[in-house]
Amino acid sequence: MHAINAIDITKDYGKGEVLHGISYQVPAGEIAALLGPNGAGKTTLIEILEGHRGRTSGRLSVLGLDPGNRRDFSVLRRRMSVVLQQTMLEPGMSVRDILRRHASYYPDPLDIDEVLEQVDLVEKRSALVKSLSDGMRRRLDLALALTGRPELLFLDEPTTGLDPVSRRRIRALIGGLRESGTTVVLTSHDLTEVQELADRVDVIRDGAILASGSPEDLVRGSAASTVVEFAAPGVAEERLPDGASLVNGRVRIHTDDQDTVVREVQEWATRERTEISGLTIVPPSLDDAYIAMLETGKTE
Ligand SMILES: Nc1ncnc2c1ncn2[C@@H]1O[C@H](COP(=O)(O)OP(=O)(O)OP(=O)(O)O)[C@@H](O)[C@H]1O
Repeated sequence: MHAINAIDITKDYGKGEVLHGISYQVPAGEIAALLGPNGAGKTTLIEILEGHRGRTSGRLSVLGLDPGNRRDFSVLRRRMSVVLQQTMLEPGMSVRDILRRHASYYPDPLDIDEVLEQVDLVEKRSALVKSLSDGMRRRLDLALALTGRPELLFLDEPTTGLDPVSRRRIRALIGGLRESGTTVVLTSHDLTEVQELADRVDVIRDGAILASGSPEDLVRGSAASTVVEFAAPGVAEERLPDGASLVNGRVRIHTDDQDTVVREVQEWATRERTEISGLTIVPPSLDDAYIAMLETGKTE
């Protein structure tokens, strides 16, 4: 079952198409990340999926409903949540009161104490919104989004600007949503976060999907390479193995075949009577794959 099934979506704001027939699916219960450079069309697509923007053409089903239809949209608003990077909350209200008021909008809200526990804000239940740190505010935004037990959650850059501890907490919370069967659509420029959280990734460029798959698939299919590095003190640049370069005093080789390279490096070291140490093999990350993908315009 797809939580989102978009087929051939186009959007023209009046000056030419900015989405060129995008087909985009998210299976129910998965965490999906949407990536792409500035101006690629992510916000436009997400707003169309959320029902906050109309499409020019194409078919769209979100939780079995059409967000472009007014009646469906009013039902969907109760079944999904959107967490933007910045939200307006009354600074003089307490965390508890704001959650209590929000819960009253839903027929079957989560228990407020349960939500506070989930976002680790129990101790701040009586605190005023204006006294919260950015990280706590972000967790309160999430708490509000979770209160109505959404089946679908849109998260825009959920951890940008947070300290490492808050970031880890929020990531754990998002990852934990999988257990409750919530479908999550995430936009983030933090590809470590995407690699950690997302079941599937879609990359948009120039209003079209450039690549789709699991983070592992995208890394595997990309032109990004593994980096083999080691120290070989005193070695002259002209004596380096084929394809190697010296970077910050270490020998670096990019390869798709690490086993062969490691064997060749050992043979080279014996031949050159050079001692090598600190050998590291770093596989490409989603970050590397994404950059390679945008540079070459394709995944292979
Ligand atoms: N309200 C609007 N009216 C006219 N054109 C728009 C509007 N919103 C976006 N666009 C255009 O649509 C294209 C896609 O923009 P969009 O904001 O969807 O990209 P994005 O991938 O979300 O970018 P970013 O990462 O910078 O937020 C851009 O060319 C942009 O100028």
